[in-house]
Amino acid sequence: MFSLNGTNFPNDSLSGVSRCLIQSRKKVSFPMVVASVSPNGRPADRNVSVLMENTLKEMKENSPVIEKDSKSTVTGGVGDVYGEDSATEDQTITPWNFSVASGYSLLRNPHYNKGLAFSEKERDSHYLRGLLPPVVFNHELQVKKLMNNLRQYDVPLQRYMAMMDLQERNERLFYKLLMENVEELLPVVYTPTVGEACQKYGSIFRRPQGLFISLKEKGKILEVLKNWPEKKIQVIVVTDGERILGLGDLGCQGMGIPVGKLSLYTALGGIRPSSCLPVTIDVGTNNEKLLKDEFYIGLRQRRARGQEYAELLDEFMSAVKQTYGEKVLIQFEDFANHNAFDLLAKYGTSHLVFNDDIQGTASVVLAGIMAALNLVGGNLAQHKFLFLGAGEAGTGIAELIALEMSKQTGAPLEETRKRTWMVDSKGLIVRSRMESLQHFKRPWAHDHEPVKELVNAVKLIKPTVLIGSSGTGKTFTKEVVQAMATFNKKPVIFALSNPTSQSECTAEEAYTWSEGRAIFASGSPFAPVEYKGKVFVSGQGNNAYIFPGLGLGLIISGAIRVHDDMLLAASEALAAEVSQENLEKGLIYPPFANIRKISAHIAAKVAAKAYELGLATRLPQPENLVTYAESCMYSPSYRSYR
Ligand SMILES: O=C([O-])CC(=O)C(=O)O
Ligand SMILES: [Mg+2]
Repeated sequence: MFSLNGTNFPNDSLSGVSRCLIQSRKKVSFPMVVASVSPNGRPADRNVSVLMENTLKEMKENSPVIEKDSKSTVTGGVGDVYGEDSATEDQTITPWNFSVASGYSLLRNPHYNKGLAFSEKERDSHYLRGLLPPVVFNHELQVKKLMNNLRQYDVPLQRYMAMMDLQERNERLFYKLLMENVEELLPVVYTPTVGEACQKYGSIFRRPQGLFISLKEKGKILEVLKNWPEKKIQVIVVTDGERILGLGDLGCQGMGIPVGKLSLYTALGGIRPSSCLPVTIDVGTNNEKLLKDEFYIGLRQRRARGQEYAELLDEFMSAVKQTYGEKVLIQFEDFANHNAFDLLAKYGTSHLVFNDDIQGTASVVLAGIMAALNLVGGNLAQHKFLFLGAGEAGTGIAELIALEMSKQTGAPLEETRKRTWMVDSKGLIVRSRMESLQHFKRPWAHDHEPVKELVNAVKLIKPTVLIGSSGTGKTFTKEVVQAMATFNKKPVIFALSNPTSQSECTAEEAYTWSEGRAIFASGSPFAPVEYKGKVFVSGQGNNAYIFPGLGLGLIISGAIRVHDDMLLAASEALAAEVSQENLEKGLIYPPFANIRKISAHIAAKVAAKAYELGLATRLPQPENLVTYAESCMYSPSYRSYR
């Protein structure tokens, strides 16, 4: 290991060294080391470390001093010591850097490859001559070309595969494309298409993405983490694949979800791709179809439960903390109810953990409700909520609503919870069912006679807000929506289950059955609907609005724990981004096109809360948290090498 400007470079994996300079538009240039790594990671050339050291010595002596004016000073993201991914567009400097390869290997390194965008000069100095056709494209033309290509695919899964190939080929192009076409491409890399991709993951599997930790790795998880090429991890999204969206147990094929969520962390929240780690814990699957599928990629056994499961998870959680420290954010995603609540409770006090399905969904729905109040009137405590589905999303949302209500009115939680009713697969959750209820449902068992059907519960409870979080599609029938519309001038309806096939109703159904009066949002996107000559645009009440900004806020403040007040802060920040113009169209969420700005605002509010609660470790607190959050966001602009 040797050190340069405070960064440690391993010298045991270098097989050759070439130098290049990174050029800024301001003509401040820095030497950069581009070193190639041999396929087996061992030095191919015994003289390499000597050469490396000499080169570095020479570079140290010759390197210019960074100008100190505010424009050229590298701001840097958190942990991005040299500002490599800084969002500051007016400087394209990548100072001291350690990367891999030149020539052919450079073209195959997705972090550094620019494809046809390598300049003539770069082609000369990086041994790329002849490896590329003569034309030089700029980044914009590459984006245009790829969008043209993508639009020619009729099958959504083909688009997904094309996007994954691009991510594996040219990371900066992938993110530029996604960021600039977020509304069009979100349904490709995320819900609904990612659901289908997970279902067919074995068949479409080409290159592994993320880290697979199965029961086979028990006792070796620390070593497995060391196999991952990046060392400075800031966010992990982990699933055990037991409840992938509303599609059920997809076992190891759930990997598509952590991969997709993390690409949104980068595209929507500006977290550097190199600091994101997708993980799938494979303890088997109870999906008989997959167990019989010859192309299934996971462990061919039924799910481990109880102690065996708990031990593997515990080893993982300890190994992560030991490897990446106290401040790595671990997002639990798509675990089944019976594990999700327990894991969150167990690790919430020792790790920086967050369950997206419980907490992220809660925060996004509360934001939507806050925005909807501008349309329907009244304050939160004057509304009545009925849920179909009392799992992670349902009870998570209900609890956050009760918490916010309690903050607003000063009433105790036990009281504010009474504004919410829940229907599960056995009917309305009432006190007489208490004994047989799972613990997370119990706070929602109120005094009422038993009611079996949702439609009857709607008629009897008369909620102002109806929320579907059951993972089961087509459950908001015409009768249910019409009932909502009989006693509400503007019924608020959320059909949150994903992907689209599991949505409780479609946007079209919500608007037509309510005669154009519903305020509607769904977990997966729906196209605008025309009803009686008016166009209705529905919002996407998906946790993708929240987790990228929340994660950014936690990272920039160096938070060590997630607190419910941070979720409330995130909801308020998101609701504040809904404009009058959005509301006039019936939209209770701002357009995703503005998501980077929204994420910066959410991050700032979350970070401010972390400082207020004494949970932040990055001191002193930056003066303007929005500006600071923005300055920490990854930019996919190409850097120039020379
Ligand atoms: O992934 C999504 O679209 C939202 C989510 O967390 C889920 O449905 O489990
Ligand atoms: Mg989820």
